[in-house]
Amino acid sequence: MTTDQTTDRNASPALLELDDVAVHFGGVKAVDGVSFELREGLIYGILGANGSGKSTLLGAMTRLNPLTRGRLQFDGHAYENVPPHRVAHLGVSRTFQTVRLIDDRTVLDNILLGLDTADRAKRKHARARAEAVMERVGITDLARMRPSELSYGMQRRAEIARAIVGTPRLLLLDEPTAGMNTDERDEISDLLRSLKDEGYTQLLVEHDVAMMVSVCDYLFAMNFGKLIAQGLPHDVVQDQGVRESYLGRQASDA
Ligand SMILES: Nc1ncnc2c1ncn2[C@@H]1O[C@H](COP(=O)(O)OP(=O)(O)OP(=O)(O)O)[C@@H](O)[C@H]1O
Repeated sequence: MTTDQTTDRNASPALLELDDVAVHFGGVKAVDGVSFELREGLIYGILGANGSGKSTLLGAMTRLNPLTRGRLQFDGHAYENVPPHRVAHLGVSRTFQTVRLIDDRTVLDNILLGLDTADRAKRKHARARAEAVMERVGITDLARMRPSELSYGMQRRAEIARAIVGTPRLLLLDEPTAGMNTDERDEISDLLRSLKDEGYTQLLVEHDVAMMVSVCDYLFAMNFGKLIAQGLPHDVVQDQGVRESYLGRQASDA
């Protein structure tokens, strides 16, 4: 049961642990003392207003944003001193808020960037894996195209393919449905659920609250760099502080 896995701290060891993580940019406390644990096989989400520190937190977890303080553990091993380019080797992979595909390479080559192609045998293996992943996310027919020739939704799929091609144990997805229509959002939701069924632990940042409630097993809410609530999705979206700091603002922006 989701409830047991997400709320029973003894259910399984944490895959990732943040302890008092802070990222300050000068006087801006983008992330300020966040602690939480992620367990294997679940989909987690982070809700929060613009500027509340969600992307910076993902950057801290992938070591792109230097920590002002705090500790990171992945699979029981501290990694706050691991350089960013080694984090993928640990098994942590990320997509970005804006599409970051390289346009003078084909979709297939973009996806291969996530793999070791140093020799012929590795290239063959990498290619087979990339093709399997493209089929998995529904972009097989687009392999030879340039990213700019793809619809926005397909570009996002290509990014997810690039993120999963190395079989990460934790997938961090920054606004994977931003700019999509309802049908595309539903398709991405289905894709993320099916990736969960294949064992991918995921942490999503998204502004689509309905999608977050339907896809995530457990939610965190941030405001001004701090966690203000966490728990089962329906409980978090009912939380008074979350409603005041985020959901109320969304309703008045609509
Ligand atoms: N490189 C940086 N230098 C200085 N300030 C930054 C930097 N990156 C982020 N910030 C600031 O840190 C705060 C948190 O930003 P962040 O992008 O993490 O928020 P967010 O919750 O992801 O917002 P959004 O939903 O708009 O993407 C903001 O005040 C932002 O302006």
